[in-house]
Order: sequence, then structure tokens, then C-alpha cells
Amino acid sequence: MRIFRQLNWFFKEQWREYLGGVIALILVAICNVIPARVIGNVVDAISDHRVTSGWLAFWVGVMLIAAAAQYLLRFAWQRLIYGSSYVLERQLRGQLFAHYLNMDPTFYQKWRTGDLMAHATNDVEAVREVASYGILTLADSIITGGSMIIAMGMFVSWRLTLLTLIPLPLLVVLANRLGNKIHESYGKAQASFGDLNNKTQESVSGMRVLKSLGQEKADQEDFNRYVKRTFDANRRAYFWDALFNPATTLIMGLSYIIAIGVGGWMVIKQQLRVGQLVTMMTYLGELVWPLFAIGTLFNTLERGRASYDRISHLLNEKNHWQKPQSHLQISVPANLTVDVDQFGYEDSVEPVLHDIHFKVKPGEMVGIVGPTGGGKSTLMRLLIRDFDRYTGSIKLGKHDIREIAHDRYLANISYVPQTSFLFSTNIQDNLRFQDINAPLTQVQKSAQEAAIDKDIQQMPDQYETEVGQQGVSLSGGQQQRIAIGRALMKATPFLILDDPLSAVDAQTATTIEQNLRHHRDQSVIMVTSRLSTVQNADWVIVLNHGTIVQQGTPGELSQQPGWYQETLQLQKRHQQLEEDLNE
Ligand SMILES: Nc1ncnc2c1ncn2[C@@H]1O[C@H](COP(=O)(O)OP(=O)(O)OP(=O)(O)O)[C@@H](O)[C@H]1O
Repeated sequence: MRIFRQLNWFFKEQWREYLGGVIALILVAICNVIPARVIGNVVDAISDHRVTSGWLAFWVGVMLIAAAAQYLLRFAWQRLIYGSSYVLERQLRGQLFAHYLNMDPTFYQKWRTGDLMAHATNDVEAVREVASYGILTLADSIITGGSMIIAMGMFVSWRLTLLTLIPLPLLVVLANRLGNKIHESYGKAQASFGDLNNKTQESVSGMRVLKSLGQEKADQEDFNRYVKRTFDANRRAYFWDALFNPATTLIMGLSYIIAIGVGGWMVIKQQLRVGQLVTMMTYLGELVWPLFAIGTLFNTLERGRASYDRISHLLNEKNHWQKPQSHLQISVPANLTVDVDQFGYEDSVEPVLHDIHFKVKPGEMVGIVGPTGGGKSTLMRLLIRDFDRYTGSIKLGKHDIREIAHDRYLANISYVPQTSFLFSTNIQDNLRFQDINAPLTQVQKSAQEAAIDKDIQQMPDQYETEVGQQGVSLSGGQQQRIAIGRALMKATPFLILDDPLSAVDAQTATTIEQNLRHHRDQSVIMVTSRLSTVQNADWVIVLNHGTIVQQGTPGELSQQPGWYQETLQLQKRHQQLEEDLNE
């Protein structure tokens, strides 16, 4: 019953609906008492030969009215109780999604997508069941069960009623014994379902790679293993469930035997009329549902409690961003001054970045280059505040960026990640994702700057062309340029690009670089693996093993022996070779 205490906040919010629902349930239970009593009366009247057509019509009328009232009352409680439970579902889903949006990358490194989806679907559903089916079964087992027992005692015989109720405490014992098993097995079934979700999500997202490597059969087998594990876990859960549910019927059967045996004997001894025995049996039949409800109630509450605990655990996870000073006002344009002494990921043995000092002035373009794994993307992630727990500082103007509210700081930055992500909508809406009402002229201007406008014009529906899930219908280079165009829609003081031109040819990359350089009033920080893209940058930084190993203007670096000079020469030779081959 702890789950009811946990959901107290919600029941307080919706108390009117639940009170109305329970009152309707009470009235249904009262109406439910009538038919059995009428049947008993009719049986006695028939055996006494005192049935008249008027008398019969009266009782048939009573039963019809009771049936009609029950219909209306059942409709009322369903609407009130089940309707409110969907409010709970909506609230929990909303809380979870808002929480997901508020979490930092550490959270997403810890939790797998499939688990997060399972929490937002299965677990929320299990909690909603508590607020609907749970409340119904609890109220019904008490109200209907109680009213049946009282009616049996009052209209038939208290002695016979008490005797027929003897087997029922067995049910409580059984519920206690099997409860833990049911709880445990449902937990495992949920976990397996989370794994299956992860597997499905990974296979669908990686379908192209999977097919290109000819791994369909192996993946199908792998998938089948997950399905089997989920199937087995669910089967075990239902095994315990299945043991429990028929037990309620068995215990009910015992009550029937007592009622028939003792009741029949009382009829013989003329302590009971036949009609009363018929009433008794009908009431006992009506007791099946409340007893069954007690059994299922236990499972519903256990599942709901486990799910609510999982949801609460997730909601209690805090992001690792430093608390900002709420009063801070930032004025831009301003310098971005990077002085990172040390940073490592949670599982890093050694620092991933150390001793990084440089400054980006308003309107400047800074190129970040270096060998793979040198720490370029990590540095960009600190600039966009994915992580706050480095030593040293990054300052915007005179303020440490960690003191500025997250959203207020990010409003100054447009960012293009290394792996472009497109939403499964059309090109126009992908480009104007930040401002869905932006006019087409503005969208086109950004697309021109990102050198994608010509490609779009040649597509069947131009800007209305659907890109498919994650942009599957576009080439890698087109996806990258749309991602750049999306960032260019926002006129921010800083533009951060994390090697977003890797799939774009050298000439187009240079065109984009020139557009960024000459048509926009932004500071640009560009990570690139192609040095020609930063040949016009104001400053270039070479990162290797997490620190700056060279820095200077592109001209200075090309004269200095080191990684930059070697790579530049190598890339120039490659380009020359390509041009020769194309001639
Ligand atoms: N989320 C992470 N958790 C733990 N370690 C990470 C994580 N991301 C990157 N690393 C490690 O940090 C180091 C720097 O990686 P980073 O991606 O910043 O390099 P990079 O210079 O951008 O490389 P590339 O040019 O290949 O993109 C690498 O050793 C990498 O394994």
C-alpha cells in the first residue's frame, strides 16, 4: 500500500474525481445487492404458489431499474477514475521528458536510450494502473465484498455467512507468500524489456552499417536471443501470477461447497428457505470478483511500486552543471578566454585536456586542428557547456561561463556537432528548427551560406522535401551542410563547428569557410581535419595529447616545423594527385 502514500500528491490534486468515483462504486454495490434478493423472493413465491402477474411485473421492474442505474453509475466511475488516471500518466510523462531535456551528457552516458524509453512507457503505464485499476479493485473489493457479506448475513443467515467465509483468510496468506516472487519476477521482466528496447533501437539506427557488413542473420539471431530472454522473464512472471489467480477460484470453490453443504442441511432442518439459499449462492457468485480483485490488486500495486521507484530514481538524478548566479548580466560582443588547466571524463585514467590557454576576440576565426583523439571535440564540448567540472576557467567577457545560466549562455552560441543530426521532417523545418516561423527568405539565405541551396533547388519538393528518419534520403555531405545551415539561422556572437565538413569536397568546404568569414559578423571556432579550410583563419591551434602543441597564424604555422607543416604538405600532395587524376 506504500504506492498509495507515494501517489498521495496526485490523489490530493484529483480528490473530487476520486471521491465521485468511489461514491458511484458504492451505489453500484448497493444496486448489486438487489437482483439476488429479488431472485430469492421469486423462488420462494413460486414454491409457495403465490406469484401473480402484477407482483412479478413489479419485481421485474425493480430489477430493470437496478440494471439501468448500474449502467449509468458504472459509466460515471469509469469516467472519473480512469479519466483521472490518464492525468497522472500525462503528468509523469511530462515530468520525465522535461527531466530528460534538463540532463547533461553524463546522464546519457550512464542510461541507455532503450531504458529511458521503457521508463517513459512501461513504467508510467504501470503507475497509471495503480491510479485506475488499483483504486477500482481496492474500492470494489472492500465495497462490493463488504456489501455482499452484509447482505448475506442480513437476508440469509449470519451463521451460514461466517462459515462460508472461513476459507477466505487463506487468500491473504497466499498473497503474502507469492507477493515477493511476483514483484521480483516483474522487475526482471521489465529489465529484459529495457534490454530488448535498446537492442531494437541500436539495430534500427545502425541498419545501414548492419546491412553493409552483411550482418542481418547474425543480428536477427542476436535479436531473437533478447526476445527469448524477455519472453522467459515474462513467462516466469506469469507463472507466479498464474499460480495465484486460480488459487482465488479454488478458495471460492471451497466457500461454495460449505454454502451448499451447510445451507442444504439448514433447508432440510427448515432453518432456511430455498429462496434464501438461492440468494446466498447468487451473493457468493458476486463475491468472486471482489476476491479476484484482491488478488490482482496485490500484483497491480507491486508492479506500480517497482515502476514508481524506478521513475523516482531517474527523476532524482541531478545534472552536473554548476549552479549559476541568477543576477548575472552578460554583454556581448565579448572575448571568449579559455584557460583550462585540466579536464577528464568520469572514466578517464589521465586528463583528456590540460593547460589550454587561448582567446577568441569578437569577429575572429580560430581554427582548431590536430591528430585524431587529440581532444578537439572535448574542448568544443566544454565551450558548449556539456561539462562544467574542469579546473581553470572559460570566460565570456569577465564572467566564468559556469556562473551564467545555462540557457542564457547558450543563447550566444550556434553549434554544429561532428555527427550531424536531422529530424525526420522536411528540409525547411530542419533548417529553421530554432524558429519554426522563420520566413523562407531567411531559410534560403542560411542555406546559401552553407552551400546547400543549389542542391535543395534540384530536389523534387525543394525546401519541402522530406529527409526521412535522421536524414537517410540525403548524402552525408548534404546532411552536414543542412546542419551548418541550421546553425547559421541563429545570429549569435559565436559559431562553433566541430569538423562538420568532413564529407564535403574541398572546394565546397572552402566556399563555406569564405561565407562564414566574410558575410557574417560572428566569432568562429572551427575544428577541422582539412587544413585548407582554416587557411584564412586569424589563429590556428594545434591540439595533441590534450594540450596545445603549436599555435599561430596559418602562415606562421606553415613555416614552422611540426604537425601543421607536415600535414599541410601531405594534404596538398593529396589534393594535387586528385586534381591530376581528374584531368
Ligand atoms: N564521452 C567520453 N567518455 C570518455 N572518454 C572520451 C569520451 N569522449 C572522448 N573521449 C576520449 O577523449 C580523448 C579525446 O577525444 P576527442 O573526441 O576530444 O578527440 P578529437 O581530437 O576530437 O578526435 P577526432 O579528431 O578523432 O574527432 C580520446 O582519447 C577519447 O577516447
